Amino acid sequence: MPSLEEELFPSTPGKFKIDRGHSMNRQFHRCFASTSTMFLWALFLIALTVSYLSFQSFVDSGSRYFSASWGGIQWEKQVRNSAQIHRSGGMSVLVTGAAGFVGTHVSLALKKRGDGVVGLDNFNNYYDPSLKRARKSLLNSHGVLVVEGDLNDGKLLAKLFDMVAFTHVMHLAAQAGVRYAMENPNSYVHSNIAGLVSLLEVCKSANPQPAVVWASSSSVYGLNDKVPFSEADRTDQPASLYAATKKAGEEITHTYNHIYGLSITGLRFFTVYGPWGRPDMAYFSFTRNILQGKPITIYRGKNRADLARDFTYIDDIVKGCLGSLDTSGKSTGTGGKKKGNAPYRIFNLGNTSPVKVPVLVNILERHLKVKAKRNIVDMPGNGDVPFTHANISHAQREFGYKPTTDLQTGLKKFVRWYLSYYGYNNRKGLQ
Ligand SMILES: O=C(O)[C@H]1O[C@H](OP(=O)(O)OP(=O)(O)OC[C@H]2O[C@@H](n3ccc(=O)[nH]c3=O)[C@H](O)[C@@H]2O)[C@H](O)[C@@H](O)[C@H]1O
Repeated sequence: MPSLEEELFPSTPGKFKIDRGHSMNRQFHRCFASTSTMFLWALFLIALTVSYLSFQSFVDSGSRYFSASWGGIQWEKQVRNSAQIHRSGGMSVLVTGAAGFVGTHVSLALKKRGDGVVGLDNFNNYYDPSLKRARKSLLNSHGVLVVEGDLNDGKLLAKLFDMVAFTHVMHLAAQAGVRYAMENPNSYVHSNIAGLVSLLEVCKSANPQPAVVWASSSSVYGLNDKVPFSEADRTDQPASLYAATKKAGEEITHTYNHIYGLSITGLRFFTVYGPWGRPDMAYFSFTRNILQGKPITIYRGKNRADLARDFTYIDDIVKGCLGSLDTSGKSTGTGGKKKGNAPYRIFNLGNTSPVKVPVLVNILERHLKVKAKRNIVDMPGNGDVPFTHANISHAQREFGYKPTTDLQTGLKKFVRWYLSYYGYNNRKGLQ
């Protein structure tokens, strides 16, 4: 007779002895054998289902980027209308990342002065996509179409270039954010490396080739401690994957300039802020938390030193972008072949006066008329650098770049926008 234990757990390894010669045991063995076969089949089916589901999710994640609906006569008409130039000597510009913070402002500025603008954006959910949709509506109301699609969709890019002879590309689409790179490293490779190459491939084959102006970042200076940061300083010590992908972008664009004659201008933006800004950035999330009575975390550097940034107001950045487009010089290639040397330029676009993060908080408190609940912590090893400070003399010489908005003034404009956009204006005490 099997023990109670054997009856309860007949297939427990080591418990069931097949050489007992007992018919009951043999029956049990057959039963065990068929159970284990069924078990193996079940395992096989589960494995099949799992691989099918992961394949589906792979397809889905791909189509998340490529799900855009584009094409058709009506759509083509909208693209051509948006690209129409309304001033003599004007340009037609493809603005990537047009529903982003800088992209929206640059697109509006170009449109307002009579240039043709077609926007492209993948509307990903790195931060609240409803803000991107609101920016898109703003652009639409000014006659700028934002095509929904991803940089890695080469067919869409080729179609856009087939329809419009873009003179310039203002490439602002990117996976931004220094600290998020530790959470989602692949998104940086997808947008800042693969997406960039996909775009450059189409640019180099276009006839005529456009001039390309694109957003690099002050973060490429990484651990450089020579201040202020000049374009010729070391950029081989990035502190974050974000910085590394931007630095890689500078090298990648250089090869397209060298091999195919594309005119390239890389702009190293220094912590850009302002109305319609990015909710993931400190000034924006601090404002949200202060208004909601929630604490804010302020990072502190080595030896309790405050961190500082060369915060740069969006209108100054827009002037820098337009100045770069206007002076970009032409690409030289045709049919994917270089016909001569084309410009390769890099510019710092900063404010030239760094401000410590706690001082930024003081200014916000004054504008919001609410005290912040400060939680001061040592800077975690998350890719942040202790300070940034731009030397802008190169951009000044080349196109008269001169920032004019200090942090106090710029944050006032941001707060005014924030209160209005999020409906605080009717609430008492926040005017
Ligand atoms: O110039 C750039 O190349 C980059 O600028 C921006 O990065 P950063 O300069 O890091 O801006 P941002 O996040 O606003 O943090 C500002 C300060 O607040 C500190 N900080 C931040 C968050 C927080 O909770 N607490 C805090 O103290 C933080 O330690 C830092 O000292 C862009 O996001 C980035 O996409 C890129 O364009």
